[in-house]
Amino acid sequence: MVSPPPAARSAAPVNVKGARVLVVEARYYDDIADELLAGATEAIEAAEAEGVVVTVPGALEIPAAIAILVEEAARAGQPYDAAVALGCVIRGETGHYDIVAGESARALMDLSVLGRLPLGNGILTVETMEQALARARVSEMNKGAGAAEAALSVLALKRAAAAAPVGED
Ligand SMILES: Nc1c(NC[C@H](O)[C@H](O)[C@H](O)CO)[nH]c(=O)[nH]c1=O
Ligand SMILES: CC(=O)[C@@H](O)COP(=O)(O)O
Repeated sequence: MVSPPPAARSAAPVNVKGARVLVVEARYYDDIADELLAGATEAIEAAEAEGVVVTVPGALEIPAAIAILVEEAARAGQPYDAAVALGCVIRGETGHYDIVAGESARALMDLSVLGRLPLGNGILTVETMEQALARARVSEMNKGAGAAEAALSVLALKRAAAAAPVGED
């Protein structure tokens, strides 16, 4: 079995102190957004990283916002080290749910992999508001924190790999 590098095993993000983290939240449901943002913000602060929060109307706008803002920050010499997407998609009467949920997830995955960008996807895709609240609430599943911690963990792995490229003793 191939073990991941030490940083990848760490439950708590390591060596991400001072990282700049872009948080793009979709405020389609304000109460849900409040909880997701609170959880993500707490996790970023606990890692002694810096969060920059930007708001868009819906989940479909999140990937483009991240792509635009990450590129502009790099051009300005203040690059983001990681990104977190926060939102909530609740199924309605039509197939639009599949578009919003699927396309936002697909675009975020492409941004992360193709851009080598540590990115946590905290866009809830649920059937009911009750399911959304249980997953968003900091006091319950706290998925906003989970998304931030996931992004920071990949950033820690990226930084560890850059410091000691895989295969070097
Ligand atoms: N139904 C939900 C949406 N729909 C809006 C889209 O995200 C987008 O803003 C619109 O299609 C204009 O481009 N967005 C959510 O975040 N959550 C939903 O449940
Ligand atoms: C996820 C959605 O886009 C959904 O809220 C829209 O509702 P509907 O499918 O009833 O138009």
